[in-house]
Amino acid sequence: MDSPRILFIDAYDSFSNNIVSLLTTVLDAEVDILPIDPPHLNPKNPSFKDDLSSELRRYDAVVCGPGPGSPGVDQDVGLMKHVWDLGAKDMVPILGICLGFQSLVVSCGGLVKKLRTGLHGMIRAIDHLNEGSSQQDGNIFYGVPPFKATLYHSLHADIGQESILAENWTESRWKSLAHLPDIVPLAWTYEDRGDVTERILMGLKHRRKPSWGLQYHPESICTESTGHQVIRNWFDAALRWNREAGRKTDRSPSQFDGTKKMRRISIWDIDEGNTALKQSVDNFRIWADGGSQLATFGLNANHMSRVLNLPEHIEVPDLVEMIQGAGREYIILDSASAKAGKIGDDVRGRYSIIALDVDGALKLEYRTGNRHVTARLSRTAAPSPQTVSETIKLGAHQTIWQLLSEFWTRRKTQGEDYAPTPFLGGFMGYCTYELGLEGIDVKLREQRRHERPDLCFAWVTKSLIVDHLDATVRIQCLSQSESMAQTWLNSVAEGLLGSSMWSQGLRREATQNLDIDEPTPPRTPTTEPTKTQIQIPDADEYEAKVRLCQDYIASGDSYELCLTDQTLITRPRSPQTTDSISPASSSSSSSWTLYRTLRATQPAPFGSYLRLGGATLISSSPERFLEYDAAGLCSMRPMKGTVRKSASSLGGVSEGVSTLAQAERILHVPKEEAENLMIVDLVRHDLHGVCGPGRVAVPRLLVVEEYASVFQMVSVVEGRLPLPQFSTTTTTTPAESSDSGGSGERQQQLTGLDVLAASLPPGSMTGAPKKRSCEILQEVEVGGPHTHTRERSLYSGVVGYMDVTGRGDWSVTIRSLLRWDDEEVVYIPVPRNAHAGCGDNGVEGQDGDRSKDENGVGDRSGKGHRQRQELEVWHIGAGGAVTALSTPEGEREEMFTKLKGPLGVFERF
Ligand SMILES: C=C(O[C@@H]1C=C(C(=O)O)C=C[C@H]1O)C(=O)O
Ligand SMILES: NC(=O)CC[C@H](N)C(=O)O
Repeated sequence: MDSPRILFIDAYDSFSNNIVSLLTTVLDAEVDILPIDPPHLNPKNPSFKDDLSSELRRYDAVVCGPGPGSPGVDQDVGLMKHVWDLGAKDMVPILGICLGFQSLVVSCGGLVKKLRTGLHGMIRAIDHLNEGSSQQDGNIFYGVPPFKATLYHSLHADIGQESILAENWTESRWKSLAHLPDIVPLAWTYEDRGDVTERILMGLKHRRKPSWGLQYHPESICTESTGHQVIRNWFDAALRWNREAGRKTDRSPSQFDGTKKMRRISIWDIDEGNTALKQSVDNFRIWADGGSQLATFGLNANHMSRVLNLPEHIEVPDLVEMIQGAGREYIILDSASAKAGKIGDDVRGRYSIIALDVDGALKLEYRTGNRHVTARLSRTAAPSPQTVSETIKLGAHQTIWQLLSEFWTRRKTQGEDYAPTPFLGGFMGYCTYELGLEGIDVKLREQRRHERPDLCFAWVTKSLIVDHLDATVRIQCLSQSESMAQTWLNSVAEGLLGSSMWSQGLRREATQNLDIDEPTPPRTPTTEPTKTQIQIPDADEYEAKVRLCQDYIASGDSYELCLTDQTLITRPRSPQTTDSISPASSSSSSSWTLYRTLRATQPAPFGSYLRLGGATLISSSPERFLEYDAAGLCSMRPMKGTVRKSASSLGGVSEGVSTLAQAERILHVPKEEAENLMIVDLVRHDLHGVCGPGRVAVPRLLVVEEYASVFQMVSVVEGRLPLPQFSTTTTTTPAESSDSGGSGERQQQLTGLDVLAASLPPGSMTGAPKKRSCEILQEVEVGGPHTHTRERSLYSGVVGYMDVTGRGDWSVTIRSLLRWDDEEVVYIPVPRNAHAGCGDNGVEGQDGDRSKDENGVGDRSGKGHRQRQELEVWHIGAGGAVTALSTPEGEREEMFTKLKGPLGVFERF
């Protein structure tokens, strides 16, 4: 017998896929997803009602899901509004969840009002009608033992419950109120607000129609599984109603293509079907088969390596200084915390990866909105360095991710077990927050005034892997020629072994004796233009933004908003940063020194130093975003809940804590747990979207971990990618064409790139639901007279790798410093007679305007005495999750806490 079919109507929520997974696994049903606003079902079309009815006829039942906004706003509920009132012959069993529930309440004539305070991520006991009324009455709570459920709402149903006297409540709570005879209450919860107890309707059935509703979220990881019985009862009741009403489902295919299976996020799923895919593949193939030096870069390579024991005193940056010399681009993924021994046995800190000869690596760059990808290769060899670039057009419906996947597929290795090394060679690079916004269809508010890439991946063929546990360094390369590889490995090994730093530990160490436990508060800006100027976020303005976020939350538009702001550091440009840096000869102001300082003051498992695609990023991120292995096991590690370590406080506002036990006491409170839980459920949704129903688990929930300067609450969510599936499309990807032998079947192998594409921007940096929250953040973060900058850029994006075997590891870019080469500021007016104080790069009396920054920092045309000065601008983003329970002061303080570490490095010079 065919599985029963359910249609899930999705209001762009970040928990939708979890509900689909629950329905699929608990009911053994096939679930299709339809967005609330499919173009083919527009309520304005004359045939809308018929079209909707014929679409719904194909299903045994319908579920209207949760979502941002309010049931009274047409755009927020879209189709949902119309399903409750179908005529007798079109009637279908429906379950409304949260926003869907509220929509049902409104359709019955009930009111939906704001709660005193939103209850997002709160876990509450459900008081439900589990006796006295049988299943035959449509009581879907019948026989369900007591259970607790997660709530995610700001609005709630007002059916007149507050008019019931306390002494009558026990008896009357299951009775319909006279003015709303169709609403039969089935479940409640109670919120103690001090002066009163709010009675919050949690479940209902319609007296006459096969409609039910749940205000709580049955799919949340923290809703007890006992509660799943309610879903089973609902479906039994739905099928019974179908039988009794003689309703038959129409099993013919939909006339529309708007309905999708859940596993819809694969980068290979293309709305327009095969023609578009063919078109896209051809575009890439034309380039890839063209045989250019760029298109053939790194093909047919084998892995070779040589391992050396690493002397105790050698650190990751030392290795770079020993062999890297002067390069222009660098990628170092530095588990600085491993060496610092700060965090104990932390496996995430086991390896560091140093890409070598990044200048000579092929780069793929993409900028959001563009329909092409740029491949770039620099040749540093004599007679003169040159950069060659080629443009690869994206096909009509192709994304950057498909192109990356095809590029990778042509270079992937087969089946060897390289377990001891996390990375053999492959993609390394970054994605910006704005790339993620494009992926979830959030428009940028402002026109961009720069040409920076949003994704820059280098195909790294030469690298060093430092194993901090075994104290070894592996020199490795991917090469077509064994003899050339051998020569190269030996020359690097000799270079290291022969270095005096290796044998004697001789090095200039500018940052060795830093006092790493005592960060100082941020400085107020100085007015002296020739010195480092620091513009920190305005505290009052930040608090006002927190309140604004809370207004959005109170009105149901978001459950949690990760508000951030940026600090700008403008300072004389370091001479090295213009064209090249030379770690060995770095001046005290170079980015290299900043990196060395940050890794010493704030060692983190996901530290990094990147100079790539015009960006310089120095990060001390503690947060893993996504890790995956070649067999398709994906693991995400959302982090929410931060408490400062050590007793020193920022401006005396609060004390930090020094032990894990103290941090646990502070973080295991409803507000912090709710923040984390919301992101856990969001990340489950993201992973479900690629891995499919029933393939996601949460092995670690709300665990407090210790880092160099903070304690963080962390959860781990794992998903397993499905095995390759055969589909009956007529096209093949280049790498698969040979396997499928023209049979017309295409093997869709999902990889970590599918997961990455489907889950950016990181949920811990957006809040939930992701799309609406990002739209709100676009409004809130740029508002205010003191706002310095518009884009989050690399901050809130990810940095990491995916190697030739298919393994990847990406961290969330936070606790970091970022500058762009093109954000230079020239000509700052200085007061007459002021001392330049900027070393050797002030040149008086020249004119011209090379100011290209987007922040207006350098656009000053003061008259009179002017000092030519080249400045560089560093950005530090910091923020935190705002919820209904946040306080503006608490959020401001949290933002400054996170800012403190990275900002501290500028205060040392
Ligand atoms: C926003 C930042 O951090 C994020 C927010 C956190 C929180 O709200 O507790 C914790 C880690 C990050 O996901 C930041 O570091 O700037
Ligand atoms: N999770 C939801 O569906 C929330 C519904 C609605 N936006 C509220 O906040 O009450």
